[in-house]
Amino acid sequence: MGKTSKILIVEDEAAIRRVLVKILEEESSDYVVDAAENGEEALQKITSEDYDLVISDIKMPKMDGEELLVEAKKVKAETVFVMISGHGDLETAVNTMRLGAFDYISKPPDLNRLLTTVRNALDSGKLVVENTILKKKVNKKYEMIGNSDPINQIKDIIEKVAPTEARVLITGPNGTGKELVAHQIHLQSSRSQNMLVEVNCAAIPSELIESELFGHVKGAFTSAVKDRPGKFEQANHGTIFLDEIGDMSLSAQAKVLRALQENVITRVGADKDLKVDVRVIAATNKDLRKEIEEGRFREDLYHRLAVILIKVPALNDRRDDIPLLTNHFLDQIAKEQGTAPKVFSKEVMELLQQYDWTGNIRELRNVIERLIILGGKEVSKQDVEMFANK
Ligand SMILES: Nc1ncnc2c1ncn2[C@@H]1O[C@H](COP(=O)(O)OP(=O)(O)OP(=O)(O)O)[C@@H](O)[C@H]1O
Repeated sequence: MGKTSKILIVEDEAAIRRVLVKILEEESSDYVVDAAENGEEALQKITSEDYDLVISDIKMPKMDGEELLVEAKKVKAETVFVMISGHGDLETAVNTMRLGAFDYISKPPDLNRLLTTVRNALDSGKLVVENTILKKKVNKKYEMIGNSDPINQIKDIIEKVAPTEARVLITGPNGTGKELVAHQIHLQSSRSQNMLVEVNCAAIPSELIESELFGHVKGAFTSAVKDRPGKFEQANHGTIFLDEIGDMSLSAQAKVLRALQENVITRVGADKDLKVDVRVIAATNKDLRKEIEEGRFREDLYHRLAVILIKVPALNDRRDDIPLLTNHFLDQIAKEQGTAPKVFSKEVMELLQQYDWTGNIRELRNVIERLIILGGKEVSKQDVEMFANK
């Protein structure tokens, strides 16, 4: 036996209602079927219980099926609806699909069609739920902990800039959370349904970066044995995150500049341009102004990238966040190790807050991990002094 599915039938005609309930109950012992006589009653049921599927007539007294759909989506957006349309309301049925119904069937319902639609609708619902869970997990991974003024300012800018198409340049020392900022901008944008493609520009040899970013065609160079799309193409309709952009070669910079100016790219070795719709977010720990002065970074590219500039401060400049981050990492590490989270004493917390961090949050996490693994049962001041100094 599989997992049970809760189905609600909404139908004002008692005979049809009874038949539908009976058909579904007989079809599978996994179907738990409930019924309502009109939209109002159904809405109450949907509000107080979770249904995997609602099968609703369109024409009904009090609240009709279309209104029920709209109201139910307000309380439980993930509820899957299949509409039943009678003579003369086919147009409404089509419209309900625009309002979020999964499908509709005509009256009198054909048995096979009804059962197939129910199965498909239930499957689609499972996918939606799985996606929501996955999304929540991803969102949690990129959650930005902190309540200090500088972090709140950054969260504020992210909220404002994310829904726009503006390019963003994120600067700050290593391990301060630049990657998190980039993910948050993507997740809070209308592109979040599509990919965020990350490229670490420092990790790719300069002779390969062009092919990595823009792809290549077969035969473009010795190892190009077949056509391959680049990161810009993969990110189409989504976001590309160019990390460590300060380390990109001047020749690659020129190509990126063209992609930004004209929204077109060319695969290495191809004679055709490709149109791409990609939002660019870049990050660097370098002082790009200085790089420009020294001729290592193109000023025109800088201005194209830094429409919005987000400076992420070092940990030492937002010490108020250290206790929050510490507790966050204590929980995270405990989850990874499958143990109960350790609690640090007030004294240890204060020591961690005063410690001279390089600015790197990764370093804070490592120190906490060391303290959990190597520190005594009760982590002491001596433990901190010993394990914080690598
Ligand atoms: N505000 C924060 N809340 C929770 N975790 C954070 C925060 N900032 C950074 N981290 C964690 O610290 C680590 C380093 O962050 P991240 O990779 O975003 O930094 P970065 O500035 O992009 O680093 P690099 O310059 O080395 O690429 C990651 O594991 C990240 O999850």
